[in-house]
Amino acid sequence: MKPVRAILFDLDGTLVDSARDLREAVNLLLAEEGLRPLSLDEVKGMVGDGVARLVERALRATGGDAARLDAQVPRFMDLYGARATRHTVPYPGVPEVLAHLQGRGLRLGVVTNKPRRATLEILNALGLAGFFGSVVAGDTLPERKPDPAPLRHALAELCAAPEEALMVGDNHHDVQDARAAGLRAVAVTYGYSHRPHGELGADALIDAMPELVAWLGLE
Ligand SMILES: O=C(O)COP(=O)(O)O
Ligand SMILES: [Mg+2]
Repeated sequence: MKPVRAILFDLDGTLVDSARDLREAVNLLLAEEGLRPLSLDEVKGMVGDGVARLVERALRATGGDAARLDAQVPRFMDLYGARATRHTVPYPGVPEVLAHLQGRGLRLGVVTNKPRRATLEILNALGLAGFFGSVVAGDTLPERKPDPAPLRHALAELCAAPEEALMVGDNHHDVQDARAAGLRAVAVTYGYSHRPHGELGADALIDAMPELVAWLGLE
C-alpha cells in the first residue's frame, strides 16, 4: 500500500464542533416560524448533508412547512452567517495535528458540505485556513458528498492520487465517498454520525485526532 501523502478532512463533526452555533441559528429560524426549538442532540443528528437538508429536517421535526425552503435556507444562512464562529471550536488536538502533518510534508484539504462562505469564515477565525491547500465546500461544485466529485476535485488541487490519499470524516457519507473515489478512510467517533461507528466501514476508527498521527506512523 502506498504511503499517505494527502489527507482530506471533513469539517463539521471532524475538525470543528459547530453544533452549538448551528443550533442557535436553526432555533432562531424556527422561532420566526412559530415552532419549538431543537435540542443540541437533535441538531447533531441533522448535520452533515448540507444546509438545505438541515433546514428541511429541522422544519419536519417541528411540524413546520418545508414547502418554502427556497426562502428558509437563505434566511438560515443569514442567521448562521452572523454567528458561525461564536461557540465553534476545533476538537482537541486538531490544530496541533494539522501543524504536525503539514510539517511532515503532507498535503491537506477540507471537503465539506457546508457552504463556502461559512467554511472559510470558520477556518479563518479558528486559525486553521493556512493548513489547507484545497477547500472544497458544499457549493463549490454542483455535486456534494456522498458524490465523489468533491473529493476528486480536492485531490486534483493537491496534485495527489487517490491511492496515496486518506479521507477523515465523521459521517457514513465521508467513508462512502472515500470508497467511491478510491481513497482510504478513517472515521472519528466523536462527531455527528447518524449511524453506529462500527457500521461506517472505515479502515480505522479514532476517538481523538491525535490518534491519527499514530495510525499513520508519523509520530
Ligand atoms: O452539513 C453540513 O453543512 C456540513 O457537514 P460536513 O462538514 O460534515 O460535510
Ligand atoms: Mg461531518
